[in-house]
Amino acid sequence: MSLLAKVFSHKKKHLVGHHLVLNELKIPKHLAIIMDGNGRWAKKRHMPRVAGHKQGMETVKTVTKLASSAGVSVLTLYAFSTENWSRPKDEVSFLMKLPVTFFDTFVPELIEQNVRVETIGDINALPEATKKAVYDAKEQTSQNTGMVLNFALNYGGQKEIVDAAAVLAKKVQEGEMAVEDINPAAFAAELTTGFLGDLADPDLIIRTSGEERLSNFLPYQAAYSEFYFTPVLWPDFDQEQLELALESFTKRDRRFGKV
Ligand SMILES: Cc1cc(N2CCCCCC2)n2ncc(-c3ccc(F)cc3)c2n1
Repeated sequence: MSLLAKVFSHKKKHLVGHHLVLNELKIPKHLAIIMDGNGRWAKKRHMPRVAGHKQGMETVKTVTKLASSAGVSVLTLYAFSTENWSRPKDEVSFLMKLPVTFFDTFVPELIEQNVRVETIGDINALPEATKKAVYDAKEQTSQNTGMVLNFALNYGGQKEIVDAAAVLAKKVQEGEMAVEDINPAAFAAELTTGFLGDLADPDLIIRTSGEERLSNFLPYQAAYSEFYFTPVLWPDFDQEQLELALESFTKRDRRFGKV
């Protein structure tokens, strides 16, 4: 039986610091994933790139259920970056339909899993149908109290930081706050992850497909995150791969800058 299956089979739980430990597997409170490798997955199979994106969406469903069952509090998925608009028009058009397809087929399971949908990024700039699907899903799951499934959609980390700085500057300019009041908590509250409070910073960031860079994903929040890079392509990421990532996370000795 796989380790993660063992984790699920008999959940002996205890806490180490603020982390849940399930049968010796440390579970990150906030897990973030850069879901890379969808185009390559399709190319290896002589299929169009969009076939990789479609299969990647199925992996989103699988990993959402696994993370929720394992006790993850927040799962943030990098679905579409501000840089993705420069992809071919037909690919962008297909990608913008995926949130609609996702919710058409998965909202009942999200509700069954008590999962709440949230988003970070400029949703208002998305096509109307995409925007409506996202707002409807957020509304339909807003009362759920389990894992937060947080999609980074039309998200860019550097823009997020600049926008937060601008908000604070305006508050000082209008006398709403003093410069001396600008501290990490006040800054973090202006980021798009502010609604997550103490859970805003990912404990573990997974990136698939072998690339080892952050790509403008949560640059402020990732200051003390653990990273797990795997050559596995996102559509092939499954329970066993998640288990390997969590095993690696369990062995990390996090310092948060201290000795
Ligand atoms: C743009 C895009 C691409 C997208 N891919 C599938 C996963 C791999 C990454 C690229 C393609 N997925 N997968 C799920 C969503 C989604 C987004 C927001 C939402 F509220 C519900 C679902 C999604 N969105």
